[in-house]
Amino acid sequence: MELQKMNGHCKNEGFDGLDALAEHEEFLPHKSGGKKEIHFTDFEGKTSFGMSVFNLSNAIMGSGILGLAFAMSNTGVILFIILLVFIAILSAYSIHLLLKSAGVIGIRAYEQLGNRAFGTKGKILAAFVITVHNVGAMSSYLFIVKSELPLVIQAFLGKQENTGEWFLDGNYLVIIVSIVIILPLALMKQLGYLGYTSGFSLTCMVFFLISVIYKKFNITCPLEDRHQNALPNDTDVHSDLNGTEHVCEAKLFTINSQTAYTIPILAFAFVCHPEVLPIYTELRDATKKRMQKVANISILAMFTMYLLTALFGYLTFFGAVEPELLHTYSKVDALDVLILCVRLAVLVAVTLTVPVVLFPIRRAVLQTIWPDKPFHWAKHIGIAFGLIVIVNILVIFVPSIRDIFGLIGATSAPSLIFILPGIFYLRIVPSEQEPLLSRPKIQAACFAALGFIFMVMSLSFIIIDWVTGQSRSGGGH
Ligand SMILES: NC(=O)C[C@H](N)C(=O)O
Repeated sequence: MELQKMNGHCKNEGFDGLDALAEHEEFLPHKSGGKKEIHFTDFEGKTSFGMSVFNLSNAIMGSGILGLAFAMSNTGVILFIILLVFIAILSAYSIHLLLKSAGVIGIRAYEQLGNRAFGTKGKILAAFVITVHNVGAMSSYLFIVKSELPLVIQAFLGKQENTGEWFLDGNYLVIIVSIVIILPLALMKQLGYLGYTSGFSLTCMVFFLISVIYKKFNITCPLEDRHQNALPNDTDVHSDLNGTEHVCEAKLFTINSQTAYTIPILAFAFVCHPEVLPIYTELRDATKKRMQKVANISILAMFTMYLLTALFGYLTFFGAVEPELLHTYSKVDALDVLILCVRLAVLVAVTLTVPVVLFPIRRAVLQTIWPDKPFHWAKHIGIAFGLIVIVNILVIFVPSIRDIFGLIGATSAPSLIFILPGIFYLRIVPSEQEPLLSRPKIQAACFAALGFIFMVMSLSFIIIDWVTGQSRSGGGH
């Protein structure tokens, strides 16, 4: 999932130190003007091409996959595919901008690009956006705990329904999991082996995808208790009145009040950009071209997984699919063993990911507020504790994971994918190399502007949706 985790080993084995060096930027021989793309930095990467693809795929894959079927139900199959292709291509282009900017001076972290482009302000801006994004990602992971753990406990107790005891209440369970598992892990000085478990979450999501495909042929639509439990999306409410068969029809194009969440959900699902430069640094024989290939293959692979999950998830539940796909299966059979296994796997994966996502936030906070200060336990513990409390409060009060995907996907995700790479590129690539009116720079400027338009549009639509109050028909919990 959100894989700062991939570079766990970078972080653990002195990456912080290297980062501190990068602060001063002097550790790199400036290779400006050199035509040949030799080593990206003086740091010899050791990770193979295949492993880098795996790491970057892990960085892309996360809770976002659970929201895609919902997105498809609000756009229709064709429009969804068009948007998915569009965001995937733009995401790859954004990586091209990051790599090219980084190549100019050999930077190895997203924040450092900000520093290079706009000085301390740029660094703080990048750190801030990454912090907001990771807090959002942590919230989405804990939200999955809130919605799935009660179902797992319920299944172990053999209950078909939630009978309301405290141990079946997601809010209590989130707090317990945070105190018992996440906090101790977050207090470790280094992530250690946890940084290496990244492959586990990707495996879980492959397992999830296979189950989604299998279940499509196993579950008949309409669901029997659909009316009590899973409200269809609002357009379907109307067609539902004319007969249930409309609910079980795949729409090719559709637009409703929930369509506003589509681009944010897709943008969220493709964010991996803060991880690109560390992976680049670690890549063996690192050249920009080689790293772009790593990025393109990873994006293509995750694109395929996303498309299949969305398609089969949607074709299972049609209009009744919820913002968090896995949760929708509880409407069929709460005791289903396959789904129980998927739930457990996804739960373990997301729970272990939370501390991994927390580490970079803490690092960003520490570097921004107390740069150049040595390690201090009180700060280390205090920040972790504070972050976990904030995320818990968010998760308890947020009614649906859709709101997390929507807000984060409409603000920090377009900033990380479009706006920041675009403007960093404009500032970092010297005008002797590319004048401001050259095609690449104009493209980069349009790209940043596009991100800004996405952001304003998505935010406005989401706020309108909240204000008009129709949103709850989207299947919040
Ligand atoms: N890396 C992230 O920020 C989110 C990730 N793309 C996800 O789908 O969860």
